[in-house]
Amino acid sequence: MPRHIEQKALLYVDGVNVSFDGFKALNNLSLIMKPGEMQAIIGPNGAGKTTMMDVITGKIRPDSGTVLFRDDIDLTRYDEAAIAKLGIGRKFQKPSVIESLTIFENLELALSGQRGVFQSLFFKLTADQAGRIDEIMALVKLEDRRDTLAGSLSHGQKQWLEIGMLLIQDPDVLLIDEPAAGMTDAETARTAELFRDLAKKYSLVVVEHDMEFIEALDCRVTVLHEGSVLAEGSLAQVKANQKVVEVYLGR
Ligand SMILES: Nc1ncnc2c1ncn2[C@@H]1O[C@H](COP(=O)(O)OP(=O)(O)OP(=O)(O)O)[C@@H](O)[C@H]1O
Repeated sequence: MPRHIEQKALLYVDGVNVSFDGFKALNNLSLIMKPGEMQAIIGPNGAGKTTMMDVITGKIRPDSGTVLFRDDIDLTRYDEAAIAKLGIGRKFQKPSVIESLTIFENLELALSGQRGVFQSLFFKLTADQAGRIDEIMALVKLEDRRDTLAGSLSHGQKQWLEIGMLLIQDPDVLLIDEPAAGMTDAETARTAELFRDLAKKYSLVVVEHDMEFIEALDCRVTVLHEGSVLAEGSLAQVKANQKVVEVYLGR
């Protein structure tokens, strides 16, 4: 473990560089995520937010730099599937629930370890597992829609279901990409409430553009710009930061 870290880090990113054809998408990026923390990542288009998530989840291997999970697991040595198994769950912007299955069945499929629809038909749930599905449905506020087909859910409900499908695999960290995009105001408010609940048990990294949503999350905010951290602090602090104001106004 690098000596200058005093507090145990859940995710430790140090000096990470990623170039695409000579263009630096991540430029000496360094940040630390502590256990049990919710952190929002903001920044103008092209700031490197998605690339950062790609590096943490093993989709992209950095050209150089350190990416550690729980202090000593070098994530750059693992592929995407192995990183998911280590306990780092990722939610992409678009929901990818199976529309022809019910909410319960989607969660059952996620619990059965993504073996595929056919195999999961023969997957027998134990009482404990069925109880776990009920628990997750309640957590993501869909308990009254157990037998509803996922295809008939609203966009926001699909997002909650997909978050439930990640949670059922019991991750330590959730990386969530623009959850509020396309949601109604009421859904956005409910999602913020859900995330504040989740933050009591999980560590969350939320990439988002919607400032009202970030305000409602009430968490630490990291601003990325040109592949590096430009500012960090509460939303009020980063909004008052002159460098941040210039970057956003200069868009
Ligand atoms: N596979 C790729 N090939 C070439 N350039 C890429 C690739 N992926 C990303 N980039 C470039 O790297 C930069 C960072 O992109 P990234 O998607 O990480 O930004 P972002 O902060 O997530 O932006 P947005 O808010 O628009 O999603 C952008 O300029 C983008 O065009």
